[in-house]
Amino acid sequence: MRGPTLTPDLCVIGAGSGGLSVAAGAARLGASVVLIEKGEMGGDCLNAGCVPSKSLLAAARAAQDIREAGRFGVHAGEPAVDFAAVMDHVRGVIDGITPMDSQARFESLGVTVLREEARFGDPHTVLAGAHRVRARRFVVAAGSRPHVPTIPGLADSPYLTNETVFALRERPTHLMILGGGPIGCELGQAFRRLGSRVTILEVDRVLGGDDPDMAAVVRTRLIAEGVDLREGWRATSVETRPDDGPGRGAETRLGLTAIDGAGGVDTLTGSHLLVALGRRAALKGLKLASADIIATPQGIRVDDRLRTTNRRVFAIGDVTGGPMFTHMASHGASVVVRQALFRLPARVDLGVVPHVTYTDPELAWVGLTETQALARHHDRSPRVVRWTFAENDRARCERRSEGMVKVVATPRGRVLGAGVVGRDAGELIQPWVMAIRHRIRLGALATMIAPYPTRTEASKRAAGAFHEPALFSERTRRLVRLLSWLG
Ligand SMILES: Cc1cc2nc3c(=O)[nH]c(=O)nc-3n(C[C@H](O)[C@H](O)[C@H](O)COP(=O)(O)OP(=O)(O)OC[C@H]3O[C@@H](n4cnc5c(N)ncnc54)[C@H](O)[C@@H]3O)c2cc1C
Ligand SMILES: NC(=O)c1ccc[n+]([C@@H]2O[C@H](COP(=O)([O-])OP(=O)(O)OC[C@H]3O[C@@H](n4cnc5c(N)ncnc54)[C@H](O)[C@@H]3O)[C@@H](O)[C@H]2O)c1
Repeated sequence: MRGPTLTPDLCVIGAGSGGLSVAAGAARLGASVVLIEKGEMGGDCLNAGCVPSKSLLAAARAAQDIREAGRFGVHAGEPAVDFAAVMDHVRGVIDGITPMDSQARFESLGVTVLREEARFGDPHTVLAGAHRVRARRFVVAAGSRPHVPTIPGLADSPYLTNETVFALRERPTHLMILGGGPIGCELGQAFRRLGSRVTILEVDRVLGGDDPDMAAVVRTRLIAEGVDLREGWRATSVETRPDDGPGRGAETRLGLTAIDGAGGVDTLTGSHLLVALGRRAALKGLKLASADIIATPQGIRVDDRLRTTNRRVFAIGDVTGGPMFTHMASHGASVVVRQALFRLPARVDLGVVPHVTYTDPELAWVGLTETQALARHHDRSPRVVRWTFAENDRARCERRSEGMVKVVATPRGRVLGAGVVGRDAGELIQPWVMAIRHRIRLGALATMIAPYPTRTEASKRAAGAFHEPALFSERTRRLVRLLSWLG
């Protein structure tokens, strides 16, 4: 039996990073909101993404700091890792954040929360269980799911994805990871530091979406820590031998083919297999076509105002197939709230969306890469400057001086893109986001006072390096001599 028809200002599908931000923002601004969630409140970021992965990485870093303490003259030896306790820590962090994203909190903000699967009935209506929702505006924030390609034998094997890996209670002896993107590298390093043997299989090169100079720093570190990187290999078959007796745990065997064209083949056997081969928009079951919303397998088609092909419906976050980050979903939420509630023509600005891979060292980038800048601004010959942490006193004090700041700018010093690879790069990228967003030139960044000794000084020095050739040129030296001669 159908329940009453709800007629809110806004109906939001999905209570993850994007949907929760829209619902909270709109409700606090006085709009009536219906929020529909079929799974856990908080979505991927809280339950199977950012929060558990960064919690696991924090535990892994603690283990590695103990392992490496000898360089300070502090000897602790190999740390004893209680894997189940590590996973309790991960669960505890999720549980600590859960109340912020809970149904109770959203109801206390005045939001009507329906714990149902939503689907479109027609261009004006969403159906959820017994409910029919006819809202003034709809926002689809249904997120994404792990992409699991068709590899012979994979479907019949007990593979892990981000949705299951954080439920492990026993440490994998040998974790094989398909994919060397952010998920593969972050989790690969975490498990390695916690004591697993780890092999990452990558068809291309690890962190291939990132600037090669920056990715190379992370790559070197992963190898130094004992992660086995197999770049240029593709898994072509999967076989599993079940756990068949004491001391003989389950085993997964991968058939591998080299992609260099030489036809090389190999096999790899491990205790666990993690699939980290990208993500796909979660479109299944939404019945978008019945609301005239066009989507491709990559995601719901939206314009730069996040409007779908149905003028009543916006889409934000991973479901659009755009950059898949929590801060992007939240940014999308603010763009939608401004339009839906204030009727302001807000737009997304992809040029100022930073991304960070939380390996150690971290890799952060914002704006155009060197290659993109050369392609787009070839007429203005972009310039590149770097400053390495080897020349940074704080990094030397901490004996972690790998990495650099890299900046791509116009010849007049306008920042087109910038990146940091090194400890805490995710914190250090923010001035560069501001520089691009507010068109702060390198000259201004070079004159900021940076506290000593901090890693931030590397950003100031990179900005300063841009003007150095002109500053220390023969022309300037002649000017100084002239002024000194004039008295
Ligand atoms: C391992 C991992 C680590 C990550 N780390 C980071 C990080 O460090 N930093 C970062 O910025 N990003 C990170 N991400 C990406 C980040 O998690 C996502 O970009 C973000 O969660 C997207 O938010 P969203 O609102 O679009 O989708 P989600 O958070 O996935 O929320 C979508 C919600 O919609 C619900 N839903 C779907 N269909 C329906 C339906 N028909 N009816 C009702 N409900 C529905 C789902 O159940 C889900 O709860 C990580 C991702 C992974 C997998
Ligand atoms: N720190 C963060 O912000 C963070 C962390 C994790 C995930 N995420 C988000 O989640 C998304 C998905 O991450 P991901 O790492 O799963 O995907 P990804 O698409 O970024 O990387 C997948 C990798 O798998 C490789 N690959 C593809 N097919 C292959 C095959 N058959 N064999 C071997 N390698 C193959 C690709 O070359 C690529 O390097 C990210 O793009 C990002 O948006 C963000």
